[in-house]
Amino acid sequence: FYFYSAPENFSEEMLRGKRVIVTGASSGIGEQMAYHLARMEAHILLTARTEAKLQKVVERCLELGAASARYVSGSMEDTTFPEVVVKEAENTWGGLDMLILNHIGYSYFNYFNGDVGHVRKLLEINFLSYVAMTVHALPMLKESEGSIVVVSSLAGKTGNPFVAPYSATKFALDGFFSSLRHEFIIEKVNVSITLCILGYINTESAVRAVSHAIRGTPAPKEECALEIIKSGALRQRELHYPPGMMGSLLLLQAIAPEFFDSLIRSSYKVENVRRP
Ligand SMILES: NC(=O)C1=CN([C@@H]2O[C@H](COP(=O)(O)OP(=O)(O)OC[C@H]3O[C@@H](n4cnc5c(N)ncnc54)[C@H](OP(=O)(O)O)[C@@H]3O)[C@@H](O)[C@H]2O)C=CC1
Ligand SMILES: C[C@H](CCC(=O)NCCS(=O)(=O)O)[C@H]1CC[C@H]2[C@@H]3C(=O)C[C@@H]4C[C@H](O)CC[C@]4(C)[C@H]3CC[C@]12C
Repeated sequence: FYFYSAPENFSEEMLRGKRVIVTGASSGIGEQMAYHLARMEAHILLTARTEAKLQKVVERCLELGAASARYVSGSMEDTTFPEVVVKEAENTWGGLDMLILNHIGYSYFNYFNGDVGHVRKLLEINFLSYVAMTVHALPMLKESEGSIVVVSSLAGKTGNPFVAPYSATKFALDGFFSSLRHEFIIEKVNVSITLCILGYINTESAVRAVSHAIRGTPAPKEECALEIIKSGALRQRELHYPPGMMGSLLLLQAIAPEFFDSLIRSSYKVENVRRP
């Protein structure tokens, strides 16, 4: 509780005038983060693949009071794209205060189908592009003593059925960024790394993918987005959202792993998941 609880000293002014990149910002949690940042009067650079959606999000951000808002569209499957996004920030602002890595590529919610190509592609989008974005942004973040926020999942801390490729990419994020955090501390690099461990959130794509097979109600994406921004601004090590159950669940996993696994399985309506 001591390590993971958030100090309650967040103020929206912390983001005023800050230069922030948000990936996966055309929908879901990323879109909501863009709107919060706009209300907080940050400078925002958004990215995703769908230009028409990004245009609308940028328009709304400007209405909400963003200091500035722009987008770059492209796919994180393209290995050259992370550098393009970071260069856009460098050319526009000459610096960067916060990098929010949030996008994910499409994956199925079902029994693992043996498609290694899909796992490889998902690793490129959900993991390697996060590493590449970080590498390109690091000089600017060191200069500003800024923050990296990595959006992950409960499925990046615990095994779950039906999400094997997705879960692998989220575990990889924890390994990479937790290791990097050590190195920053050893080398006195004052760039914070926040890993966000999220449970089920009510975004369109998540609800579409799993509502038939998961017991329990998803948490609201608006509040989730705000908690992610707060945790980054407060330079927290990890965010666990929704609060409450999550901390004790992870403790139970360490103490009684088999029992924990059976609890995980019981949260699924497995009869509603049919092999395609
Ligand atoms: N919703 C949930 O229940 C949970 C979500 N999370 C995490 O939260 C984050 C956001 O999830 P959520 O808002 O639900 O997801 P959404 O599906 O709503 O958003 C995904 C975003 O990623 C973009 N995207 C998809 N493919 C690519 C690609 N190849 N290159 C670049 N961008 C891409 C999408 O835009 P476009 O299609 O235009 O490219 C979209 O903006 C993810 O990291 C997810 O793992 C974690 C736990 C639970
Ligand atoms: C299967 C979902 C991924 C849907 C997807 O592909 N989105 C991108 C669409 S796009 O390419 O068109 O933009 C999974 C996304 C979030 C997962 C959920 C999650 O991470 C929280 C829970 C973690 C738990 O351990 C397993 C169940 C989860 C609800 C999990 C379920 C699968 C996702 C919805």
